[in-house]
This record gives sequence, C-alpha cells and structure tokens, in this order.
Amino acid sequence: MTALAEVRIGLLGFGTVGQAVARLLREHGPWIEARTGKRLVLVGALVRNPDRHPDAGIPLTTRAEDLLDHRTADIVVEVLGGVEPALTYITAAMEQGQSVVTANKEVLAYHGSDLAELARRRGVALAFEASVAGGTPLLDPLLSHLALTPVYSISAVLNGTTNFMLNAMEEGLDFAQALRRAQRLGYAEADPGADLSGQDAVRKLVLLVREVWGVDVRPEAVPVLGIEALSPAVLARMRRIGLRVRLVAQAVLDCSAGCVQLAVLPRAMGADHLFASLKGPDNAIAVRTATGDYTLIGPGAGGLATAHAVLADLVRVAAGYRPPQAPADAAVRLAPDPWREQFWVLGGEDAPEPEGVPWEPVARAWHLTPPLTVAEVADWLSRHPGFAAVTREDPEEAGSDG
Ligand SMILES: NC(=O)C1=CN([C@@H]2O[C@H](COP(=O)(O)OP(=O)(O)OC[C@H]3O[C@@H](n4cnc5c(N)ncnc54)[C@H](OP(=O)(O)O)[C@@H]3O)[C@@H](O)[C@H]2O)C=CC1
Ligand SMILES: N[C@@H](CC=O)C(=O)O
Repeated sequence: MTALAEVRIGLLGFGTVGQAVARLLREHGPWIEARTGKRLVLVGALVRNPDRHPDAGIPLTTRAEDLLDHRTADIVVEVLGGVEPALTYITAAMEQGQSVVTANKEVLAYHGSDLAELARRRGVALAFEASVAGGTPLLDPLLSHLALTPVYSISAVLNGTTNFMLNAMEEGLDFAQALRRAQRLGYAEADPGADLSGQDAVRKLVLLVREVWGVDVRPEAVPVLGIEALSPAVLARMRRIGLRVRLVAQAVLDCSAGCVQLAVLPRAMGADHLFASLKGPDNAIAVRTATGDYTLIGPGAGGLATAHAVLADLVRVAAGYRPPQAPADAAVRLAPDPWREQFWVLGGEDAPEPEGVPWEPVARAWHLTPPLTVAEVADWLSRHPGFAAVTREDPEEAGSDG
C-alpha cells in the first residue's frame, strides 16, 4: 500500500472560512485522502482571541510566527481578511518558502501583482480560487481553460451578500433584517459596508481583469454604485413590471481602442435572465470569448462552500500545481473616459416626483436620465434620499408601471 503524503497546513484565521476548512478536513478526511493520496493536517490556527474558540479542536495561537515557519507548516492558508496584517504574513510565508492559499480578495486587489511576482521568484504557489465567487470553481476554469483564447467581456454577479439581500427583500424582509440574516449566515465581510457599497465586487472584478488581461487597476478607479439605496418598495415596483435587480460587475473590451471598460452597478433585468434566477448568495459569471459564450454559476459566499474552494487549492498546491501567471505585458489598458449610461431613477411606492429633475419621466416617479457618469448619479442620489438608481441589463426591453 502506498504511504499517504502528509501535508502540514497553518491556518491564519479561524472565523467563518477557517472553521469551515477545519470542519471539512475533520468530517471528510478519509474521503479526501482516498481521492488525493494526501493527508491534510492542520497544525494550528492564528486568532486574535483564543478564548472565543474553546472547542477549536486544533492548537490556537496569537503569534503568527508559530505558523509562518516552513519547519512547522508546508502551506499557509490566509483567511484573516483585510490588507494588514494579511499582506505582511503572506509575504513572510512566501519569503521563507511556504506556499500560500488565500480567500482574501482585498489584499489581492491592492497587492496581487507584487505577491504573484514574489511567489514566482521564490518558486512557491500563491493560489486564490476562493477569493472570487466563494465556492464556485471560477478562476481555474476561466484562467486555465477559457482565457486560452481572447476574452471579450465579463459580466458577473460577484457578491453573495447583496444577492442574498436582494432576494430576501423581495420576500418581505427590510434592508436591516436582510443584512442581519446575511451576517448570521456568514456571507458578509467583517465590515459589511464593503458588500453593500459594491467595493467587494469591485475587488473581485479588479482581480479578474488583472488575471485575464494583465491590466493592473486600482479599485478606486472602478465606477461603482452599491445597493444601499435599494429598498423592498423599490424592488416591489420593479417586480410589478417583471424586472429583478442584481449587482452586476462588468468588464468590456473595446478591441479597436485596446481598452477595457469596468463598472459595478445595480442592473434591472427580466425575470428570465440567468442572473435574475440566482438564489440566496449564488454568484454567476458570463464570459464572452473568441470561441463562444460560457457561464459558470454556484455559491458565492458561505463558510463551507468557500472552504471547499480553499481545499481544492490545497490539494492542487500540495501536488505541485502553480496557478497560471497573469499576462506580463498588458496589451490593453483601462479606458480613459468614464463609463456613461442611462439610469432609471425611482422611488418607493409613495415617493413623490423628484423635484427639479430635467430627465424624461418614464412613469410615475420613474425618470430616465440622459447618459451620465456614475459619479454624477451618486452625487444626485446623495441629495435625494429615498430614491434609487438602476441601469438596464437589456435596455431595449424597458417597461413601464404607469
Ligand atoms: N465568509 C465568506 O463567505 C467568504 C469570505 N471570504 C474571505 O475570506 C476571508 C475570511 O473571511 P471570514 O472567515 O468570513 O472572516 P471572519 O471575520 O469570520 O474571520 C476572521 C478570522 O481571522 C482572525 N483575525 C482577524 N484579524 C486578525 C489579526 N490581526 N490577528 C490574528 N487573527 C486575526 C479572527 O480572529 P478571532 O476569531 O479571534 O476574531 C477570525 O478568526 C476574508 O478575506 C473574506 O473576504 C471569501 C469568500 C467567501
Ligand atoms: N462577503 C462576500 C464573501 C465572499 O466573497 C460576499 O458576500 O460575496
């Protein structure tokens, strides 16, 4: 009988995702060993406060150096969140020869290029399947397979919390209740403002764009409108004319100009649109390539689903896998002109006409703007509480509720 190869893993973080990684290995260890020939052993986890985890079942430490040591752990899993100290720890691990698996899109959005370069120089792996779309196997099929021919556009729902909340608000929960439930289920970021404002989706989009086209974009450069202004009343008005709202991240390549346009916006779409049918915290990505259109769909948040993506990276990295490098010489750049679109501006059931708005009224309390930048719309919304702005996913099908 072949001896199992033992792989020692140091967990940085023992929250929603860290605990779920431990649970997967505890409950499915024999299955994983039988399929992979690897015994994945958790040697310990870094936390701030060990007293909060009396039943951890693995050694806990508050000293990162206990795990950032290749004599202790072969692979480090970073599931702390945030930029620091995650950046320092990932860097230290790779500097002294440990491979890293992370779910942290924030640190990757800001420092992904430098970290990938460090991994390449040190001959270790930096794997991050769980950082985009949680448990959905998205990066591997996109980067190892679909992006082997030119990618022309990406349209995606990349945040589980907001998708869950939009569904929950349609089912009768108010905004605060829907958010609390998403937090309780482990979908939201430690600071849920990043989910609601669209920043979390921006970070994931920035990551995708770097990996697919080699363009390094600062998250601040991406036009974004979140879901903060959406209420059950606004969503109910949409539903009455057969529309649902999703927070959609888009990257569109303008081949003739060599530019890519990016935006994250709430978009209204017919109930038969694939994104409209996404349940709970599900995510989806639609990719247009030189060989056709492809769609991937699956759970975008949640401990176990995300831990599954971490596990997939662990098994591959333990077998010597190195994720594909982003293209080195970007042939495309970020479009210099800001994204402009027509927006629908609308209030809830009893919202008055928005005063002093020169835009064309579409129906009672609905107004269609001329093409505007996201900054212009955000500025208008900040001065008109109670109103929301959405764009159309498929503008030619615009409806009216009289
Ligand atoms: N939750 C999800 O569905 C998904 C999350 N992610 C990403 O995974 C990462 C982890 O998320 P999640 O598990 O939800 O986060 P949690 O907030 O639930 O857990 C964070 C863990 O990290 C520990 N921690 C945080 N900061 C420090 C620090 N400075 N020193 C030591 N320990 C620290 C916390 O310790 P303590 O327990 O003592 O508080 C906690 O155990 C994030 O990057 C997130 O964006 C990605 C996809 C999906
Ligand atoms: N807060 C994130 C977690 C996964 O990335 C989300 O809701 O998508």
